[in-house]
Amino acid sequence: MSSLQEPLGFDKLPSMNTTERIQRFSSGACRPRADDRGMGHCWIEGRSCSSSNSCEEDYEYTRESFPWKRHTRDPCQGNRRTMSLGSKNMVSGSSCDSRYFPDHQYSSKSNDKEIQGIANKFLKGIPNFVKIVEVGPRDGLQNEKNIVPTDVKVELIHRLVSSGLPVVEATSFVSPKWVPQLADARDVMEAVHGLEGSRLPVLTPNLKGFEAAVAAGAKEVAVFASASESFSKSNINCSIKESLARYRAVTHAAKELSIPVRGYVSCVIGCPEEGSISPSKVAYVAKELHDMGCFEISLGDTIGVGTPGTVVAMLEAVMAVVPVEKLAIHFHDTYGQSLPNILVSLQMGISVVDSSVAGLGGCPYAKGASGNVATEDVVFMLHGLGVRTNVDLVKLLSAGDFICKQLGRPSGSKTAVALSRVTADASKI
Ligand SMILES: CC(C)(COP(=O)([O-])OP(=O)([O-])OC[C@H]1O[C@@H](n2cnc3c(N)ncnc32)[C@H](O)[C@@H]1OP(=O)([O-])[O-])[C@@H](O)C(=O)NCCC(=O)NCCSC(=O)C[C@@](C)(O)CC(=O)[O-]
Repeated sequence: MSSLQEPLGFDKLPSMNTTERIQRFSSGACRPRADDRGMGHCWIEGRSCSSSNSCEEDYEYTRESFPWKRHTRDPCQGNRRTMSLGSKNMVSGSSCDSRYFPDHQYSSKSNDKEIQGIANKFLKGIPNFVKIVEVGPRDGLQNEKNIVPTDVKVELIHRLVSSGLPVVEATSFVSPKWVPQLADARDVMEAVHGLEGSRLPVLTPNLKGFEAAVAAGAKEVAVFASASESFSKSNINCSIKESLARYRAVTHAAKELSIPVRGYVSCVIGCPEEGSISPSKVAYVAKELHDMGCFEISLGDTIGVGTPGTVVAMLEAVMAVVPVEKLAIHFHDTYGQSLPNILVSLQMGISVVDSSVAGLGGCPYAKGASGNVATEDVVFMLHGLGVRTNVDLVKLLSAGDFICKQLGRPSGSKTAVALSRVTADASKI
C-alpha cells in the first residue's frame, strides 16, 4: 500500500511536512484503496470522506448540476460515497473516484484512458500528452523590478527540472540595458550546465545574442517576432521585416551547429498600442518563422486579451499555413481567459502549452500585460482531463512556493493557493 492510499487521521498531520500534506490533500489523495472501493475512507480538502454516507446524494448532486452527466456512465460506479465533515455532509461537486481527481500519479494507465475517453466524448480532439514549456525563469522573471540573485534563478531551474517539466526556458541573451534582470544570462547557463532531464532553451534577439548563448553552452534557442509593428519596435527596436531578416541569420547560424530554434510570435490577438491584430498578420509571421526553420512556433497572447472566440479564429488562420504539430500556445492571464483558451486550443489539435510557475511574468515592453498562465493550474486542468504531462504536481508546487517566498509575494496560481489553504487549515486542527 502506498502512503497515498493509507487512511490517515488529522491527528497525524502535525508530524507531516508540507510536501506530505500537499500530497495528502491534493487531488490524488482521494485515491481509494484497492480493497476499499465502495466502503473506504478517503480525505479531500481536509475533510473526511466516508462511504458509510450515501454516494447517492453525490450522484444526485452531479446529475442536478451537470445534466449532461445523465448521458454518461455513472461517475460513482463501484465507488459511491460522499464527503462529510463531522455529521454534516459535504459534497464537492465531483465524484470521490480517483478518476475524477487529476493527479500526477494515476493508479493505473487505464484510468487515464477512461478519463480521456469521457473527456473526448465532449471535448473532441484533446491530445493524450501535452508538452509543457515552462517559461518562469525567463518570461516569469524578466519583468521583476528587483534583481533576483543568480543562485535563486539557478535553484528555481533545478526545482522545475526535477518536477519533470520537459522544457524549462532558462534565460535571455538580450541587451542588459533593455532587460537588466537577465544580465546574468551567462552565469545562469554556466551554473545549469550538465543539468539533465529537461531542455533549457534561451531567447536570442539577434546574432550577437545567439553567439553569446552558444558560448555559454546553450543547446537550444528561441527567436521572438511580433504580429504587431508597434510592439516589434518597442520590444526589439526594429520592424517586423527587419526582425525576420535578423532571425534568418540566427536560424542559418543555428543550422550550421545543429541547434534547434523555436520561434515566438507576440501580440497574436491584440497589441497594447494597435488594439486588435488580424489573424492574417499572425499567420504571415508564423509562416515566415516556420519557413526559415523554426521547429516550433509559439503563439503569444502577450497582453492576455484573447477569448476562446478570438483564439479559434487566430489558430484557424495560422493552421492554414503552419502544421498544427509545429504550433504552441502562450497565454497571459490578464482577463482570466487562459485556461479556456488552452482548452479550445487543445481541441483544435495543439499539444504544446507554455506556462509559468506561480503565474509569474509579463513583458517589460507590453503595458498592461499580466503574468503568464500558471503552470500549476495548467497541470491541474490537464491531469483532470486525463492528459499526461509527466509533471509531478507536488514538486512543481514546491518550486512555485520557493520562488514566491524569494520574491515575497503570493502565488498567482489558483491551484497553489487552494492547496496551500487546505494544508494550512489542516495544520490548525
Ligand atoms: C534586440 C535588442 C538587442 C536591440 O537593441 P538595440 O539598442 O536596437 O541594439 P543595437 O544593435 O543598436 O545595439 C545597442 C547595444 O546593445 C548591444 N546588444 C545588441 N544585442 C545584444 C545582445 N543580444 N546581448 C547583449 N547586448 C546586445 C550592442 O552591443 C550595443 O552595445 P553598446 O555598443 O551600446 O555597448 C534590444 O531591443 C533587446 O535586447 N530587446 C529584448 C527585449 C526583450 O527581451 N523583451 C522580452 C522578451 S519578448 C517577450 O517577453 C514575449 C514572449 C516571447 O514571451 C511571448 C509573448 O508573451 O508575446
